[in-house]
Amino acid sequence: MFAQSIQAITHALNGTMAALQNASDPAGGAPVAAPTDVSSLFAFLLSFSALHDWIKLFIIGGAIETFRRFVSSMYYSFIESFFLTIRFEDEDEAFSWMMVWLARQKTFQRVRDLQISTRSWGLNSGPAVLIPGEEMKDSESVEDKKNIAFLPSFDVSHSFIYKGYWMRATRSQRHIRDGAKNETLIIRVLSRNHDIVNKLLLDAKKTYESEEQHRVPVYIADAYNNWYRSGSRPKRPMESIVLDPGVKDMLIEDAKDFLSSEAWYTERGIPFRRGYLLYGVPGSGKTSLIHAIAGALNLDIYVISLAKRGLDDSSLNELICELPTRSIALMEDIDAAFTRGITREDSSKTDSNSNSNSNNNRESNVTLSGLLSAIDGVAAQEGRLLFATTNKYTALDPALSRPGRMDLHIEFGYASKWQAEELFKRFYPSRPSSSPSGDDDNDDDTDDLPGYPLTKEDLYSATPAPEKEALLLANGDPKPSFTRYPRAAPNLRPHVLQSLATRFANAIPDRELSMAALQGHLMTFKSRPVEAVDRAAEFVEKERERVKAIEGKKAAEQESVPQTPLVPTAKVEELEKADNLKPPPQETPIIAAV
Ligand SMILES: Nc1ncnc2c1ncn2[C@@H]1O[C@H](COP(=O)(O)OP(=O)(O)OP(=O)(O)O)[C@@H](O)[C@H]1O
Repeated sequence: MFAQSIQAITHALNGTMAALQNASDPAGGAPVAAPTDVSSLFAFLLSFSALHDWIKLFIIGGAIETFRRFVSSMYYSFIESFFLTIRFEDEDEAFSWMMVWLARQKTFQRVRDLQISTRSWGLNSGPAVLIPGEEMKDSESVEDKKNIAFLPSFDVSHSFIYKGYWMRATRSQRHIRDGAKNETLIIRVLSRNHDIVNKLLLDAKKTYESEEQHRVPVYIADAYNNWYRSGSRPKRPMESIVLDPGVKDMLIEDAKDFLSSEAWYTERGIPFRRGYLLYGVPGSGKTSLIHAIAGALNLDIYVISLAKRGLDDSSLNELICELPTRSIALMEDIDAAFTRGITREDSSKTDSNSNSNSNNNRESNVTLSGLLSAIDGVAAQEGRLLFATTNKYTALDPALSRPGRMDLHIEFGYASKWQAEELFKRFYPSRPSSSPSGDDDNDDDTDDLPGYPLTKEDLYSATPAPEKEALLLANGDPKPSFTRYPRAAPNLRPHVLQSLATRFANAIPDRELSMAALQGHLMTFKSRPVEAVDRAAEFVEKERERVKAIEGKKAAEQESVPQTPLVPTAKVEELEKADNLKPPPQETPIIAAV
């Protein structure tokens, strides 16, 4: 075959040379006329004796190349048949599991071509790793370290052995729209047994989840309205939230019951969705409760921000359709979206009614009907819990808060005396009583801190202040702008704590201040419970003054806002006179029937 090809090439070249000579040498014969139409072009081409050889060459070359490709594809298919290839795309959660797992493999700290990364792959702190040789201070743990990971570089394959199987990891990256990059990880395993893939995935998932065991993953929508894991928050114990008795239990039982009743919903043809509307004063624990429920039921939180730039009805619908089952969709301050212009009208119509200023402020294009159909339209995701919070219950459209969309409405008010007392007790640690009866010998007045082993001043510190100062200096710390307050609160005996909590509750007016405000006050005296009680009355007065000042400012602002802000009054009058334009219609206030 090869000799034949060489012969054909030689023939073809000789023939071409001869033909070119004949064509260009008038003495060698009659000059060949230049072709003027298609048939003369063919005649011209066929007059080259070398053309046959070129065709032969083309066919033989094509046959050789086809044969080569066939052999190589057979070879690769044969080799591939011994491997499993697993592909992970970075939009997928399994990609994050694998990256954290790879970062945990010691192999990659030794490879010669590696990438150092501080990415966290949706983990709150990322896979914290000590840089070899890095020293930890006494007070530090590995978790305090900057997350840093050793990973295989892009487009370089790295081999490693996992559970006795040879594996090769290859990362690649490609540019997609607007400078965004998409990353792929390919793992090839020298095995035909899928068990090893399952083991690898399980291992990676466990590694990932062990980092997140005590955390609640939080997802938000990216610029292209795809969900991505933005991080996680520590699980909040239910006990840390103080609400009127029964509220928490009712809510958590309802959510649990819902999650286990899919068949019940299906049998009755009721959409398997549940909505909760938590409303009430700011800082009363609405968001905190949702986070606690997510932690207690092991659900991920998907935050839907209706005011998000670029969000419109169809992207909102897509986002809600893509929610996984058994998750929490959280819409915070759902009323805020209204003030940005959500109405039942089409957004374009709303825009035309707005002045230029409000157009600039307008970021979200979600309409109320878009929101309603996203929540419970045909395509809306089933098996999810929707939590919406608002401070302005009466501003909500009744269609939004009707059962089926918001099945349970729970009110959160200002702190009661009972809540103040409970908050205090949860804020400061208590130790169990040494006597079986629960009472200690010195059961005196709490002002004297009965039974307390230290003096009143010592109460603030397990290590007395001068000793602390000496310790700091001994450690070589520069003389500090030293605060004599201790870092940790004393461990109060239960009856001391109860007595302080009662005194605190007595100083707090019923249903006047928010729980957040009370928490703020206790934070100021984080390690000084007695002072927190002593200064409670002063705090209440300050808080009243602060609220009064805010209300005064609000009232002044309202007075200064013109009643017809859309078009200047003078201009309206002028235009009305000319009968060119009626004043823009005022939006009917949306009042919810509650
Ligand atoms: N009932 C409560 N029990 C314990 N802590 C509370 C309670 N209410 C509020 N807090 C504390 O106050 C802070 C604010 O609470 P949170 O954000 O849950 O309030 P919210 O009602 O969602 O407020 P907003 O309506 O302004 O969003 C949190 O740090 C929380 O710990």
